[in-house]
Amino acid sequence: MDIKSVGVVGAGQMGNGIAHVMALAGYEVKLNDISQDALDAAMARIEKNMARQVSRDQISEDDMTAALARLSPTQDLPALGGVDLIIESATEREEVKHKIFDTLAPHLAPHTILTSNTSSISITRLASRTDRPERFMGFHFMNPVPLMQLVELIRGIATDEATYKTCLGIVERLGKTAASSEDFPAFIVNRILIPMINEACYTLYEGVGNVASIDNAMKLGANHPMGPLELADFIGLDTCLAIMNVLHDGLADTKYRPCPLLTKYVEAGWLGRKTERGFYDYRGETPVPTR
Ligand SMILES: CC(=O)CC(=O)SCCNC(=O)CCNC(=O)[C@H](O)C(C)(C)COP(=O)(O)OP(=O)(O)OC[C@H]1O[C@@H](n2cnc3c(N)ncnc32)[C@H](O)[C@@H]1OP(=O)(O)O
Ligand SMILES: NC(=O)C1=CN([C@@H]2O[C@H](COP(=O)(O)OP(=O)(O)OC[C@H]3O[C@@H](n4cnc5c(N)ncnc54)[C@H](OP(=O)(O)O)[C@@H]3O)[C@@H](O)[C@H]2O)C=CC1
Repeated sequence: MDIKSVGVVGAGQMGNGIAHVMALAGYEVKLNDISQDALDAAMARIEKNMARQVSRDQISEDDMTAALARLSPTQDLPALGGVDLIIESATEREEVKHKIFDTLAPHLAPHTILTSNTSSISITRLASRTDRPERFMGFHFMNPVPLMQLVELIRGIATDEATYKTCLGIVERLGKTAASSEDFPAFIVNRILIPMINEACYTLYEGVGNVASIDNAMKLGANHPMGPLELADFIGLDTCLAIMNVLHDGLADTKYRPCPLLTKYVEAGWLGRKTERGFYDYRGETPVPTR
């Protein structure tokens, strides 16, 4: 199927990145959020990130101007109904995602493909609540979207081949690489990555190392571009905890129990970079470890 228009639901750090790469690749993009502040912040962030790409000669001024003209922010979710493809990228809470698909349902064109950028939640379960499980997929980008090469494609039990091929074609047009994952909790990347981050939280909780020593150890000792606690702050501690809970519930194995210290940070509202405090405090000029 030829996709020309895309609706992105949720204008947080992932939604703005997805809208950014889709608009640069030539798709007409409607970006939706419940909050006007989030939409304004997303548009400002997209402009800043594209300007950085222009300054590094990765795209031209004309590419940027054309891409920005293809982007329309809106608080009106039903206005996304007529697009060819929806990518839901709202908060990692299953009830939020169900509500979005329920609200969209009466407004969707018959041909519209539904996808979710969920990090962990069952695609089969999300799809089963819609009127089109055969045209529903997991379309999982990595953060930061404009820089990361991988997209995981996750087929639910009912997803048809045409839908998979259409999504694969989009990944190729974006110049990214697809990895196919079966639909089990947290798929491939997060099944491996988030338990490692959770283990770094236990390492901190048990006093084996402090924030700086744990991050430095993994950067210098394992050549990771970011330490696990810095990466947790970058992803969002609420999202990390939500993924651990999906793994714990979905695989029913105590090895996935979320670290109580991670839970405490989320309860404090210290969610990482997006709230300016997490394992580091970002309110000053340079990040300062909070432990
Ligand atoms: C949770 C999930 O479901 C799945 C996931 O995504 S897991 C997370 C996967 N991502 C990772 O593991 C990322 C690990 N980190 C890295 O690879 C690197 O540190 C990085 C690619 C993020 C940055 O590399 P770098 O060489 O420092 O990039 P650099 O060009 O100096 O840019 C640094 C900054 O720009 C951002 N950035 C740069 N270009 C960008 C662009 N075009 N668009 C968006 N952000 C951009 C970086 O994130 C960083 O942010 P701020 O300065 O605004 O705080
Ligand atoms: N962070 C990461 O590294 C990655 C995250 N993901 C997944 O992407 C999705 C989004 O994550 P991320 O961007 O980090 O989260 P953010 O918290 O940055 O953004 C989520 C956005 O969704 C908005 N939102 C909440 N409810 C609705 C709704 N009903 N309709 C429209 N918008 C809504 C939020 O608004 P408000 O703030 O007002 O609630 C917020 O602006 C999640 O499913 C996550 O698991 C996937 C890959 C990587």
